[in-house]
Amino acid sequence: MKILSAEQLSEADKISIEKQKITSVELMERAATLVFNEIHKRLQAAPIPIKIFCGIGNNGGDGLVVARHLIQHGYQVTVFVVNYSDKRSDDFLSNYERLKEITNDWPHLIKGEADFPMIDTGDFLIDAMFGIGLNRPIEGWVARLVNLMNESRAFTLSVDMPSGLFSDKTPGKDAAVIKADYTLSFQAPKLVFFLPGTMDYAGDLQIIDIGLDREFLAGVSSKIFLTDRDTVLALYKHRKKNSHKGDYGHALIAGGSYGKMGSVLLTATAALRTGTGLCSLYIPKCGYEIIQTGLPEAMVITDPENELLSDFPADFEADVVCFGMGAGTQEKSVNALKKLLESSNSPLVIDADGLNIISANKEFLSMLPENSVLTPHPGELKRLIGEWKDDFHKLQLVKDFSKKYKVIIVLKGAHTFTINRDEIFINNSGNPGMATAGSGDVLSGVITSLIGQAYEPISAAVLGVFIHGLSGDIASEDLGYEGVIAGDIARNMGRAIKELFRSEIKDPEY
Ligand SMILES: NC(=O)C1=CN([C@@H]2O[C@H](COP(=O)(O)OP(=O)(O)OC[C@H]3O[C@@H](n4cnc5c(N)ncnc54)[C@H](O)[C@@H]3O)[C@@H](O)[C@H]2O)[C@@H](O)CC1
Ligand SMILES: Nc1ncnc2c1ncn2[C@@H]1O[C@H](COP(=O)(O)OP(=O)(O)O)[C@@H](O)[C@H]1O
Ligand SMILES: [K+]
Repeated sequence: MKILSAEQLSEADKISIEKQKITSVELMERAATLVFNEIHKRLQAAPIPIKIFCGIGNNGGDGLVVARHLIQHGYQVTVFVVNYSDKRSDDFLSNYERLKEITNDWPHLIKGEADFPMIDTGDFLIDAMFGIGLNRPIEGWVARLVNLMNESRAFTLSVDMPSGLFSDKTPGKDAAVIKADYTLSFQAPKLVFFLPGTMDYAGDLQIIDIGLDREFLAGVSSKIFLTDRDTVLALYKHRKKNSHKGDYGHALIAGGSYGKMGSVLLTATAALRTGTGLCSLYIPKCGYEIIQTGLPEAMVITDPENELLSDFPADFEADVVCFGMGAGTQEKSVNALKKLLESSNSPLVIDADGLNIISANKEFLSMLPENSVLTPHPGELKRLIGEWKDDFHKLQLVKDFSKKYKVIIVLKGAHTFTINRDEIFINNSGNPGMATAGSGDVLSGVITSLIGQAYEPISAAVLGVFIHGLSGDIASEDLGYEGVIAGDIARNMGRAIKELFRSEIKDPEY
């Protein structure tokens, strides 16, 4: 699914109005009625005091339409017009008139602090002050109203965008932004809903299809995508009946050190559970029995050293090599990675200490084969590319890095971002149960396995991140968030792939 900018969404509105031969006020009625339907479905006519805060633009217009429907369905509604300017939009005005026709309780005008209502924790707040039209930070008494709403701790539902949140930039440090519990957003998800610095403002997210022109949406260009089930199904390669283990790749996983052999064990388990034909590990001697006992399906080659890696087997032919988990960053391990980069022609996946070694030895970057996959968490990324000012700056730095070194970056997080040159693929599967030691090692194994099975590295990264999250979702359904450990994510990989084909399963929630 494409992620669109505010400009593209406004353009989609305009084109839809023309092509569908409707007025903008009819489109507003359609969109806001869908918002009302969702609210009505959840509240089931409950006698909860509803306070709707409407701006004076089209987001406010949406709020007035929602208010009208709620009143007509017998809800206890108070409407406030947050009168931050006198330039009311036409569609706001026409809905203002329609609202006045159906109720004697006319909207309350807020022109300053003296007009602020009391807000109780038990109120249901609807935030329809600003949508994608926000073009500067909220200031003055409107900012104080936003803070009052946030401090009330009342359940808050935002229409289209939490007010104060820009669709394409990070709010300033003390910016006034509604902290919504739920956001019903129109037509396409906005990038800020997935970035670590802004995702919390939206709360639970639901995208409502308001029927904008399909042709425009299909044709509009975007370099940012939300990975959905259709995307990954299109990437998936079916196994042939007439095949053998040699058709599914030989993955070599190099890493581990004394006290950290579990990391490679997890990576290899995940690689095998994701279908690699053969899996070998290159580890220090002390791990030999651990791996042969813990994972009999894997083959083991040992380094001359007992407790850490110091070398790499130059003549080993693998379809893919994964380097780094548990490896440490000592001089000898640096040497091991150097040897790998000098001697191997295999596609590479670099994780954990592999990344830390590269950060400390930047000359290694130019030795990476084209389309190597690097899987940093934010700490590892910082060591690799330096500090960033905010999430947008970070994305720009990662795109520049990806272009300069011709590599694919899988930036792990609650929403993992896979960045390939200018393109960004945002993942939406997974859950907080995956914030547990070793779940990143599992992800490296999944991506490695897929590359070995002849997936293009970018497809392996996007598909791998998605099914890794899905496996975490399956594990947490059974065990609860706290109960999930990385091994569960590795063990459920096969179930996750099967799950892709269950047509009754919807896309995971945002
Ligand atoms: N036909 C359409 O265009 C549709 C628009 N819809 C709604 O319209 C919204 C966009 O509406 P608008 O473009 O009117 O914009 P908004 O309603 O988001 O904002 C209103 C106006 O406030 C002004 N403004 C921006 N930042 C401000 C600030 N910090 N302080 C004071 N004033 C500020 C701007 O001039 C802006 O146009 C969408 O988010 C969505 O809710 C929906 O009804 C769907 C259809
Ligand atoms: N809150 C979360 N929601 C979804 N996925 C998460 C969450 N927290 C962590 N993850 C996933 O778990 C993995 C953690 O990787 P990483 O930080 O490298 O852990 P480790 O180093 O312990 O293996 C990543 O794939 C990340 O996307
Ligand atoms: K809003």
